[in-house]
Amino acid sequence: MLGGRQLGMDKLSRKLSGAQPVANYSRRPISRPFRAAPVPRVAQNSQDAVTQNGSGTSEAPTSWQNPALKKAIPTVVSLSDEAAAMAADDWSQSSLSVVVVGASGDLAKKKIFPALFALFYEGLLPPDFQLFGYARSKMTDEEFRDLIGNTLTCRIDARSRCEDSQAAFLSRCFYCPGQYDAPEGYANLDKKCKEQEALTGKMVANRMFFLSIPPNVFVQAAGGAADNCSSPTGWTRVIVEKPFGRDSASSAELGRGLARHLTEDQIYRIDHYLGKELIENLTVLRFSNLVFEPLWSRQYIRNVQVIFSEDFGTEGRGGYFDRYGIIRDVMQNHLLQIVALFAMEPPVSLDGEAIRNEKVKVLQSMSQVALEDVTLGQYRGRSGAGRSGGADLPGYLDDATVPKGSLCPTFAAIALHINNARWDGVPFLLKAGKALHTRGAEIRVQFRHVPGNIFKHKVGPNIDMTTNELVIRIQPRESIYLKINNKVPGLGMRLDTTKLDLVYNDAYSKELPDAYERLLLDVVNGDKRLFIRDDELEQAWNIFTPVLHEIERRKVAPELYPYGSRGPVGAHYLAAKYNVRWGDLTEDEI
Ligand SMILES: NC(=O)C1=CN([C@@H]2O[C@H](COP(=O)(O)OP(=O)(O)OC[C@H]3O[C@@H](n4cnc5c(N)ncnc54)[C@H](OP(=O)(O)O)[C@@H]3O)[C@@H](O)[C@H]2O)C=CC1
Ligand SMILES: O=C1O[C@H](COP(=O)(O)O)[C@@H](O)[C@H](O)[C@H]1O
Repeated sequence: MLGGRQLGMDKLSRKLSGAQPVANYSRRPISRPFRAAPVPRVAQNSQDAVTQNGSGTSEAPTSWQNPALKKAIPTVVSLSDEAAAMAADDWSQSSLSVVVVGASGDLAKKKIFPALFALFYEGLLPPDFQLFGYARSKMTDEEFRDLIGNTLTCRIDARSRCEDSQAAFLSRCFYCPGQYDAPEGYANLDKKCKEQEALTGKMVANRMFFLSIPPNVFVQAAGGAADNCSSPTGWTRVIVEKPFGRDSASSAELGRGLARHLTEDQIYRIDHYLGKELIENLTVLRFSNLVFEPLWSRQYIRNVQVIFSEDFGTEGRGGYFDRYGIIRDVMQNHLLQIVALFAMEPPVSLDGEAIRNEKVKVLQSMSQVALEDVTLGQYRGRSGAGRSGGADLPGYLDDATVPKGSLCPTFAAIALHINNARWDGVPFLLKAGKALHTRGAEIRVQFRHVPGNIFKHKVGPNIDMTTNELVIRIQPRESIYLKINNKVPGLGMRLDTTKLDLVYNDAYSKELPDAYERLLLDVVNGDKRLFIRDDELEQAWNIFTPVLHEIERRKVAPELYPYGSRGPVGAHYLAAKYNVRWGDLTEDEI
């Protein structure tokens, strides 16, 4: 077990390897000496000395600027385990090495490096932070810095010195080539980490790994990193990206594979939807406003809709997507997580475990999805319909990476049922699709009719259109609005439907952080509130696995829909079965 094997002490290894601070550590002396590296970071010349970090403090050069510093020999000190645990959480006593495994890849470039830079720029990372890239591609440190440099941008609301911060950030980046299944690669990485960590002069060196690699090498990479490159002095945390398996059995197998090398405390299963601003806000909206929580049940809510749509297809990702399909790609994780946060009972506190306990309970109350509650679709091409002047829009099957005749769904609509006192009889309708007419994600809560409504005769024949609807728009144009009936101003008594709205762009001047920024910061702080626990994952697969298997066994053919459309009509039949009308049919942009 990583950390634990080296230290040979259960409690301490839990603490140092990933758990949040826990009281009552024994005061046994640590069996392995802690290395302190009291080597000051000294400036070689004035140019070196003026590099600025995000918090505006000046920083001395790192060893790539001054190779002589690499020769420093650290001294050895001992700490009690309690002191070590405290030091690991104290940035004045600890350093942080972030290792991106799969550093040459798409996610690393698109999300991870920009997010780490944004945190660095905001001064939210420990002062002694360094970034290591690991992948099979051959690259020098300089080439790696060029690769990262091309991904960094300054925020629109960047205050100042963004370019200086970029240079300071890049000076902390190092690269180590290696195979994902080769212990010697991770041993080299460990050496490289230690060299830089020694230069910080900190007694404790924490390490955070981000496994940004294809799922077939997850376990090998986790094992290689854990067994050969875990921190000997501080905590080691490992972020794992989805997909977490294809079904219950493969997910359990992946879990067992990871558990051979890591404790559950060390594993951070990321679902980046949980890091989105409006999803973070869900608990605030529900539990800190008296006006919402009392309405949050079958008594007042008719149905809940979670809608995800993208206006682009899977072009180039067919190799991955065809093995998973839209239900596994988006529904079983992102949308189900939203439902769990939306529908859970109030947690006893904001503590990560308290929230995840409630999420597990509500997931346990859900029925397994039935095939008759599923509609599948697959987009087909359209000639002359491209955005840039009449180009063709390719169908899913036109992608060279997709197997001929694939039945893989790129669209799905499903109905979920929560069998508990709060939600009995309320359909939760989920809809997700690629290559649709628009890009967006939202939650729509449709309320019941007003009993004995004295304005019934004023609101038109379709009474369903006049019930209140709360819309939480996750992206884009993040906003929350409540559709209400209102008197049209003037003489007489005419009603129309209008909105009470909160548009984030108008209400807040600050640019919203990317989901990965929030989540990476949480890992640094050991906060697991927004990460998926193993029992949560098990429940999530339990809800979807039988129907996924049935779809595959029966070779259910998806209904074709044109690229850029609103998806297959089957979705409307599914909604109609529950007396529901999809809320996104009316254009109510704000
Ligand atoms: N990209 C995205 O937007 C999202 C990605 N994810 C998940 O994040 C992880 C990383 O995604 P992404 O960056 O797109 O992946 P990539 O396909 O870009 O792979 C990442 C790196 O892994 C190495 N690699 C690629 N294929 C293989 C292979 N068959 N065997 C071993 N190594 C391989 C390559 O590095 P090298 O050859 O240098 O070793 C590559 O640069 C995946 O688990 C993905 O499902 C999740 C959400 C969104
Ligand atoms: O995990 C995934 O999410 C993206 C959508 O993320 P967003 O933050 O851009 O909304 C989706 O495109 C991809 O297929 C899926 O793997």
